[in-house]
Amino acid sequence: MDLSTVLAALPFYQQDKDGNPAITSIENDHRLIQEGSIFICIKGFTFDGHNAAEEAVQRGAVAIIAERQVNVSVPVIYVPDTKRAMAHVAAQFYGYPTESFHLIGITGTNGKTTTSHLIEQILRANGETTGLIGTMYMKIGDETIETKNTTPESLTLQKTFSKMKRAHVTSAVMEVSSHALQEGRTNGTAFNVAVFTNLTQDHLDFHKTMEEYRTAKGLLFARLGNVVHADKPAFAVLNADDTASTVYKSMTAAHVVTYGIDNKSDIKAENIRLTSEGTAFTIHYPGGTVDVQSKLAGRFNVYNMLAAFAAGFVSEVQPETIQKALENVAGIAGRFELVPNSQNKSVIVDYAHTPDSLVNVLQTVRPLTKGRVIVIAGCGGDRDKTKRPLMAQAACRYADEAIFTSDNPRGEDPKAILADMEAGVPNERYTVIEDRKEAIFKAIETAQPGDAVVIAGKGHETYQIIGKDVFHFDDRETAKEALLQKEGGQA
Ligand SMILES: CC(=O)N[C@H]1[C@@H](OP(=O)(O)OP(=O)(O)OC[C@H]2O[C@@H](n3ccc(=O)[nH]c3=O)[C@H](O)[C@@H]2O)O[C@H](CO)[C@@H](O)[C@@H]1O[C@H](C)C(=O)N[C@@H](C)C(=O)N[C@H](CCC(=O)O)C(=O)O
Ligand SMILES: Nc1ncnc2c1ncn2[C@@H]1O[C@H](COP(=O)(O)OP(=O)(O)OP(=O)(O)O)[C@@H](O)[C@H]1O
Ligand SMILES: N[C@H](CCC[C@H](N)C(=O)O)C(=O)O
Ligand SMILES: [Mg+2]
Repeated sequence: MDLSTVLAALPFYQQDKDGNPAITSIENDHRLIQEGSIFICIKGFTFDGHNAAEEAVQRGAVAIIAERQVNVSVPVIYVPDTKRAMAHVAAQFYGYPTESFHLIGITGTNGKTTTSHLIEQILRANGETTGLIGTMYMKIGDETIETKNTTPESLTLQKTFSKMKRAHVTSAVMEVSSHALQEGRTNGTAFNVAVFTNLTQDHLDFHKTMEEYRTAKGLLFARLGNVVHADKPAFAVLNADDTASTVYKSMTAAHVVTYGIDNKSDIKAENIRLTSEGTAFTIHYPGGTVDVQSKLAGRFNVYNMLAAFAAGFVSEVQPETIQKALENVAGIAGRFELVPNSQNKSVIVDYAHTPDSLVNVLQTVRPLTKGRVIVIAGCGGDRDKTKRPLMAQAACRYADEAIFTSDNPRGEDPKAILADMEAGVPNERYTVIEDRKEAIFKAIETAQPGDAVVIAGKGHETYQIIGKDVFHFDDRETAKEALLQKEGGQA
């Protein structure tokens, strides 16, 4: 593809020098430039790509897209906003790949990763070749690709979609974070179905107010299905029990399908039974009912399964196929994941890192536990500080014993993060153990048979970020180690 064809995706741009070189790749990281690349200069939070333009040219860049003046020998294309331009240019370069397969996007504070995995299984049960993009990884069929963000920036997205297209993916599912929507990472991506899980507090460092946060998530619905073709409809799948859905309904032109437990909805769960084996419930959908017996614990997972059912249903998967797929899911890594042991202790690793998810997981554990519930909770550094006291309150209120520890302190002093947590519970009893490994060992050592230990916050993560250092750390491994020590070698 030549430069002018790539640039056809951008209106009114200015090119400072003539030239129409052949383009081999588009990059926004100058370290990845090869001969024939276009380099897009992005001013980020820590690095300004404009400062690397010259080096990019030395490495083989044949054109630069920039917001401000750069002095290089190759054509420079000036645009007002390079991040915005990147989404259009990437979609053009990769040939608008999302138009080639069915794409389901999921937004919401909690439950995106869980629901996306449920949907992946539903699509597979329907015989589809699947793609998945989210917090844990990107997947094309069975191949997994590492990822840094829940929703990568537009260039990585379009490149991945293009790989999916080449791998003959027929249906894909992805988590769409509020950061991504606000920054336009999914501009150039065509969704057929958009799913909303729920809206509770998180990310107020980035969005500032809950209203702004809600609006950012709403962009997924607002950008969906303005022209709804009868043969290729678009659907907004909304949670009837969450008030934000009313706003999203008003924002979208797509067909709306609701799911829920309490309020009137198109897809509704009834007769819910929560047991130590999982959940059992009946789903009523337009035209019938199915009974589901799932290994996933907790009422919140009934919501995730309803959302997944609805997404499958509007994607024309048979209800019985959806039911079987849901029943076959044994669990999602790091989400209510049990660490097996012979000490009759329920050791649960869970990714709850918001006040609402912590309440949910503890409320789920409580009735399933004969003895005491011990929780280990911490809060990430360089992230929403206002959720810290609320998470501490959830821990003290819904567990019998709370241990506050470090999550990923990142650039903050771990003690300052813990102090923010403590400020939320001036009159409660809790223990502070800054070192996460020590905290896990202490909880498991203290736990008696019949007790539950909930290790919250890091779920599937296999690292801990302290300062700029990334150490190997896995709550599940550490819990196993602690259990082994307690047993004198036998977990
Ligand atoms: C705060 C934030 O959103 N940061 C994102 C941002 O990083 P940044 O602005 O610091 O980037 P930067 O390092 O300054 O680099 C700027 C540009 O220079 C380029 N560069 C950089 C270095 C270099 O030597 N040469 C070079 O060319 C980079 O490729 C980039 O294009 O751009 C990066 C590349 O796209 C992202 O990976 C990074 O996400 C970081 C890891 C992050 O933690 N983001 C969080 C806040 C986030 O986005 N979370 C959401 C929601 C999570 C959820 O709720 O599930 C998510 O979708 O992940
Ligand atoms: N529907 C739900 N409602 C409330 N809490 C939930 C729900 N589903 C999961 N959770 C809780 O939230 C945690 C994170 O779940 P999950 O990873 O599926 O969410 P996510 O939206 O992908 O999170 P992230 O934004 O970090 O990617 C779980 O470990 C569980 O404690
Ligand atoms: N997607 C979430 C992950 C939080 C995980 C938690 N372990 C932390 O580091 O705060 C976020 O970016 O807020
Ligand atoms: Mg996720």
